[in-house]
Amino acid sequence: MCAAKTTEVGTSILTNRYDNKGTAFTAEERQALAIRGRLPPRVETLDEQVARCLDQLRSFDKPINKYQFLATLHTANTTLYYALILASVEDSLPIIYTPTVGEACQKFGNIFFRERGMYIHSQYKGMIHELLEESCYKDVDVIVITDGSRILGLGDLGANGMGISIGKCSLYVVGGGVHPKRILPVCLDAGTNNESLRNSLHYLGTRTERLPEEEFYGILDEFMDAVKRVWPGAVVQFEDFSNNHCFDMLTRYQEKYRCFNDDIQGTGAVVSAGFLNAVRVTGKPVTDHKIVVFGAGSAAVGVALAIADLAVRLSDGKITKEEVIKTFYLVDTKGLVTNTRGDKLAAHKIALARTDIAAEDNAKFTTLEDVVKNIKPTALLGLGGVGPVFTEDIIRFVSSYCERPIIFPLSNPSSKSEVIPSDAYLWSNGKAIIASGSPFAGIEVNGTFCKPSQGNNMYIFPGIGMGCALAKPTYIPDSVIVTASARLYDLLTPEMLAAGALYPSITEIREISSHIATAVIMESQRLGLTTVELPKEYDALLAVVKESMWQAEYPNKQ
Ligand SMILES: O=C([O-])CC(=O)C(=O)O
Ligand SMILES: [Mg+2]
Repeated sequence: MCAAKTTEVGTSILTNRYDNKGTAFTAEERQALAIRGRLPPRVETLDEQVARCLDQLRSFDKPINKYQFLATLHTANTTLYYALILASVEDSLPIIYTPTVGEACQKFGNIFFRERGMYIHSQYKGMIHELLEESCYKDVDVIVITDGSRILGLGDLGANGMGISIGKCSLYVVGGGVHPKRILPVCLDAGTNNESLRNSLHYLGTRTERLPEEEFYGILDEFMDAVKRVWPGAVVQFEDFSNNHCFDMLTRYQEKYRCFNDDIQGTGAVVSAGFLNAVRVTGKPVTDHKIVVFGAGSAAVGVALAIADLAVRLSDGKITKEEVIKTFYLVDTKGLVTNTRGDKLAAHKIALARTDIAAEDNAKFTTLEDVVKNIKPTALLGLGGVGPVFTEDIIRFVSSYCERPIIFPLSNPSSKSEVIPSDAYLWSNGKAIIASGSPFAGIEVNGTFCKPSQGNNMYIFPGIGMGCALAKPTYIPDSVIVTASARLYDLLTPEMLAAGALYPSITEIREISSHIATAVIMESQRLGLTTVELPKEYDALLAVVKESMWQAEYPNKQ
């Protein structure tokens, strides 16, 4: 190769995030690539690079600066980024994911410096197929798409929502072992109704109001169709779409494409597994519980229906979905959701509306406090995204008549949590059984250390995506999601449950995801939906799944 050509190759490798090894290029590689003078003299192993970068990461005080450091690393040396995260899961997930990813989305324009995904917007109408074809992404397995209309509990963040697609895609690699080149974060920039964002100096999205329905679906239809043609093996994860679209989108696309909604189905699958394990701790069957669900959006309704589906599945048909649904008391901004309240309920709330409240009694249930006082629930699920509504009064009241109240403050990020778990442990005198959406510290109460589990959809979506990427089912029916949830439920051993956990440790995320993926594939095989031949027996399939997981290692030779 002539010298100029070699220098070109060397430069392109150094600037290619996927191929770059930085200081890990050996002397021979540096010579062959003509990059000898372009790196510091010391040659490091990947482990040494990880140790150095971990020290750098820890030198930042503010989580947002840690996020910026990791984002830089991601775009400079992707292998090192993932090796670092895998070596420090408990430290780094709260940075690249909830809660810090929420702040990163809010400040996206201020901290943006390099692209990490694709943007689709209305100017590209009619050209989306071309746009995907011309991208650097070749064999995509997993796409996470958001329109930023409801990012975590932070509301409409427009094109800043790209941060959440990036975070979820990173977890596909960390948790699901999907190859970093085969994930694709996408932002559907459909405008934003957040006026202050539209007017802010550094906002990088289109500065228009959200698209009317027809245009919104026009562009999304085109995107889904283009994905199927350009990357027929890909699974599409819908993330943080607002309530006015997310349910309809699922109806529109679920059977036509390989896709799922992480907030309705992923959160539902994870929370139902943890919740039904919490129910085991209470010693009472789920049908004896009274479950107040605060919030009535995608995650809230998804969770309630998923609990019902999983409870039916685990009971082998001994209980019915209707019996479980009767245990729910859904609370929205107007109070208890009932069919006698006198307003027109959004379609997704109807299945959960109480039918046993006389019209004149609705006045007794207009706030969360009223509902709790009058219903005396044994479980509180928080999915409202509005912050600390499970007050000291409420927690003390519930703990006064309930032996082991189940308290799940599930809204993200931490600032939107319905209660700080350590407070809930104190106010309940250590009786509460808690899982939160974001990670929180534990606390000692009466000599026992109480630590909340993290009931976050990251326990499920990497496994679902991974399983679908391998077996390529034509679509993802609900029963595949319930199977994934049942598998997560079973992964909690009696010892873990006795130690107070509702989920296995998140440090085991790869192991967990490999089991979820295996269960997803087996159910898809049972339904005759898979298009790739894979073993039919659990252990053999699990071995294939594990074998296919990408490891954060440099290739031997460049
Ligand atoms: O991203 C998370 O941590 C969980 C989630 O999907 C949400 O809160 O919308
Ligand atoms: Mg979400």
